[in-house]
Amino acid sequence: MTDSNYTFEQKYLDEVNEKLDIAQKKTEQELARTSNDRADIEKSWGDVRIKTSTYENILDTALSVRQQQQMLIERQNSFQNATNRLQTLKKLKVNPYFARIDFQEKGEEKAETIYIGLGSFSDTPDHFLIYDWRAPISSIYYDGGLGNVEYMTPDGKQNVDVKLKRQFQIEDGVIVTIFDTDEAVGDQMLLDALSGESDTKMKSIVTTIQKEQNKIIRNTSADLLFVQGAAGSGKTAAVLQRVAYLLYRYRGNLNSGQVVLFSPNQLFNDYIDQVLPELGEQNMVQMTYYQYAMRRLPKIQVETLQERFEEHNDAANENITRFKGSLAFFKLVAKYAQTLNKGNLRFKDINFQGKPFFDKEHVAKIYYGYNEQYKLGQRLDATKERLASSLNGRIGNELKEKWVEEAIQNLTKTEIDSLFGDQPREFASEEKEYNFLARKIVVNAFKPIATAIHRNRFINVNAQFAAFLRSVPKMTDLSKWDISATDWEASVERTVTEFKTKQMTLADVSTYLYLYDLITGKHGERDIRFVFIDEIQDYSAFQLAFLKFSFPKAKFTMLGDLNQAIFTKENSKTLLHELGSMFDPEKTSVVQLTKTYRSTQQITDFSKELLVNGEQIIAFNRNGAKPVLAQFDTMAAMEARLIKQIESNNAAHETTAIITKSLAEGLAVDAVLKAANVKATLIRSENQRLVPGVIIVPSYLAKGLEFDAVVAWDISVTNYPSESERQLIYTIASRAMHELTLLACGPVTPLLDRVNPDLYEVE
Ligand SMILES: Nc1ncnc2c1ncn2[C@@H]1O[C@H](COP(=O)(O)OP(=O)(O)OP(=O)(O)O)[C@@H](O)[C@H]1O
Repeated sequence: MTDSNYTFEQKYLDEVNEKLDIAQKKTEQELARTSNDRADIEKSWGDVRIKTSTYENILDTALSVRQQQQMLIERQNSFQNATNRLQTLKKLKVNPYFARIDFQEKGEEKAETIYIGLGSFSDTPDHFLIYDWRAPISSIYYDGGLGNVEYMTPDGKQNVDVKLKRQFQIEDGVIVTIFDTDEAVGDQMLLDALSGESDTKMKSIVTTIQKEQNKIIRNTSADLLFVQGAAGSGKTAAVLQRVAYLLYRYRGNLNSGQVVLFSPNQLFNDYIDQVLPELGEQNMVQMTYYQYAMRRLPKIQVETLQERFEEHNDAANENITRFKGSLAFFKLVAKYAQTLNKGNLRFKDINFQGKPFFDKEHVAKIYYGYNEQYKLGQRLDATKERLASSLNGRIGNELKEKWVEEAIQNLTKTEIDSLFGDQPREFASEEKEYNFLARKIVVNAFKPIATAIHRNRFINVNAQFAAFLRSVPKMTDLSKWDISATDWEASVERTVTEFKTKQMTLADVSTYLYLYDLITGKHGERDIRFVFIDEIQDYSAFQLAFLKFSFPKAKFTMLGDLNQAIFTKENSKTLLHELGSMFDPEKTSVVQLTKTYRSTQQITDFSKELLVNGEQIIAFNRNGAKPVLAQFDTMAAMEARLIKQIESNNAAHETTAIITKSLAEGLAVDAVLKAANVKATLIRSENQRLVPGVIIVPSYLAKGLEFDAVVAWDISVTNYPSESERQLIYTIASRAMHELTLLACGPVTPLLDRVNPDLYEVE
């Protein structure tokens, strides 16, 4: 790079920085002014006199309140805008831009120059000194090299001739490096980004987004965007950029509360929660499927990740789980719900003072009294309305009951005062006064009944759920799923028994909620516009269909790696097929990411050979040491080797994760390290926080995370005996960025047999 280029770019940078300073000062002044104005308006509320003596007065007061409110809202908006602007300016001051593009549009005489950064900045309305990375034109930075490049604008495709692509690294207002490239995003820049040490928090990839990733980020047409990508191919990174992109693209019409991300575990939420703020956006709603289910059924203990991972199913149960997770089963629930329009809905009495107030036969009569055209939801609403008005009607009858009389006699003075409230206490007769108090008491006492009606408590959902499960053999041919009638019956009884102690498997929870929603005619959360599901290979088709049903207005982005299916294992292959039938093929886009960025070439080459179909995974060319396999005869020797490894990683300032298969093993390693005075944190559950330093984590919680160095704990044949653990061991190995150590006590797992011995060192 010539010196004159540096001088030119530094001069431009100085100018931009100067203008950023001016804009920042101006915005700060504006902010001070609007907050003063706001304080003034708030103070002037005192001047709004509430006058209620005449109708005109009331109107006057209302108008002046309205005006005052309007002014406050306007001030609030300009305050918010100024605050946002200031935030962007401050961000830009630290790092104004990372790229420059020179391009010529067709028919234009001169080439244009634009600079791309985290946000846009203009000194006059049409003069942009920096373009937001999400602006349509910025796409050419990510999509191609020099020459003819196509990009999408809201009005359709555009072509430009790109003359120059320049990347910058800027520190403290000084241009540190300039790098001209003819590729999409230069490998050198990517290499720099990837060589750093990892953090407990994921960072944004805005400066080095790859072309394939850009497709994911900017897709707005698909109802289902499905991303299949190898471990470390940047699915999660790209999708977070996508959220930021969507919030920008639909600004004014979309807020972060309308975007939901389903993540594999709570730790992962912790890991990614800085990316959007770094990009100047607020975090979307993040939850796990488990939390989503729990939120709706707070009294039920839903099986945890650990229980799910450690349960050992026999073949019969495997088949039942497979069936319950299928789309066929999802459709069966809907079919069953349809039949409830004709009869068989289970009701419960609504009790009052220990006796049925509305008995179930009465409720059933109302419910099935409506004609056949009624849908389940309408039937329920009409029933509720009838019950509520019948409840109202019964207030009068109740006034003379003995319990009411007694209640009135036992009222204290304060209770009486509170019942009267602001009501003038002049009654024409004692009876009228009695009636007034009695009515209040009865209405209060009836409140639980009103709530029970409102909350559909007259429907016995639990019994209905059991009835559905029992009727399954009559509705479908279970032998197609290799399930015998007796096995099914036994599983239903198990579910019912567990349910009595308020426990449920995740599969059953989904069925239960879906059935409930169908009966109540719930139409899902229509406010949610985008739903992201990460690690979809661990979902069943049922769960995905249920999420689609629950967010009927949302566009879906699903990310997954079928090679990391550690819960659904082989079933994940059928998942794709089932997914295909859920969305309109015309509105489905599939993006495949094969290049993997997380690990060094050596680690990727090793990990991919663990897989049976790992060939299509391409390592990014970044070098490091080969993975090391060390095998020991005793636990003590393996433990000593672990401690040595941790010490050397700590000395090199690398974050280390010891990934054990189960929690029990994690506890054992934790005890060993404690005894040896080695600092480490054991992650026991998905609800724990991620912390810096050495961590010990069971395999099923390591999903989606990454570490400088990984120690795969005890990959012996005893621990990983069978093919079904292949994807698990791949998931563990692919968490490592720079260094991978595999330890085993006793013979090593045969899962390593297919790996070329040249790809790792044996100690
Ligand atoms: N374009 C990019 N520029 C810089 N870093 C990138 C890029 N793409 C991915 N990375 C980095 O690669 C690592 C892996 O990315 P990410 O976690 O998104 O992968 P993933 O596909 O979700 O992996 P997994 O399936 O294992 O969870 C992260 O550190 C991420 O920051």
